[in-house]
Amino acid sequence: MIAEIDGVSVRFGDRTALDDVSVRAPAGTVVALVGGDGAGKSTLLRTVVGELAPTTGTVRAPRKNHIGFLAAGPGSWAALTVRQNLEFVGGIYGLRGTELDRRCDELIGRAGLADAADRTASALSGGMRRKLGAAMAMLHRPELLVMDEPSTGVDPVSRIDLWRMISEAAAEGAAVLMSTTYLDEANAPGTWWSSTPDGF
Ligand SMILES: Nc1ncnc2c1ncn2[C@@H]1O[C@H](COP(=O)(O)OP(=O)(O)OP(=O)(O)O)[C@@H](O)[C@H]1O
Repeated sequence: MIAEIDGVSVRFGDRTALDDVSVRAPAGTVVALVGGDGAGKSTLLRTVVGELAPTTGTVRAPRKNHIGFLAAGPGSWAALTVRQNLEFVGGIYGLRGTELDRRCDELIGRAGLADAADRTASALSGGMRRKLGAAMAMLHRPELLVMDEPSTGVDPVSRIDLWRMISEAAAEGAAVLMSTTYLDEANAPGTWWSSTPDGF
């Protein structure tokens, strides 16, 4: 098991954002968390990556440099081009030279961003920018890929690119833990999902 969340509760003052949640993320699998606005999806994902500490319960996950995280929001640097954003992240994780070039080309292709590779992130549509953020999160082949609503604001054609990127990361062995508001994504073959009407 790549990540195990056991009986996790998170409270902000007297507000309970998560109440006794348990989720497991096995290697090679996409686990989709479904819930309405405010259900606690972002809180759970931020707890898994170590940005928030659980009030009670335990989180077991790989060390930080084996996690890829696409947070809510743009997820890339506006002033850098698509390729520069990917190269920068690759550099942080120690990828260099042809290995880095190949990996960038591969993800630019999977994201359908070949024609936009030299455009700055600020000049991309919201959906293209989300796909770039996804590519940046998976560039270093993390054991655990955590994505907060990767497909929100992404058009139907780009959603197919995005879904292919996520499936291929799982096929390469990653455990993917993502939130989504789209039930079709949560029901895609090979995806486990987890939700209750009141959140998790
Ligand atoms: N830092 C914080 N301080 C206080 N309350 C918070 C904080 N972060 C989240 N919450 C509250 O916790 C609950 C869960 O929020 P969270 O952002 O995890 O939901 P979500 O399922 O991701 O929803 P959305 O899709 O709207 O982002 C909400 O009621 C929210 O107001």
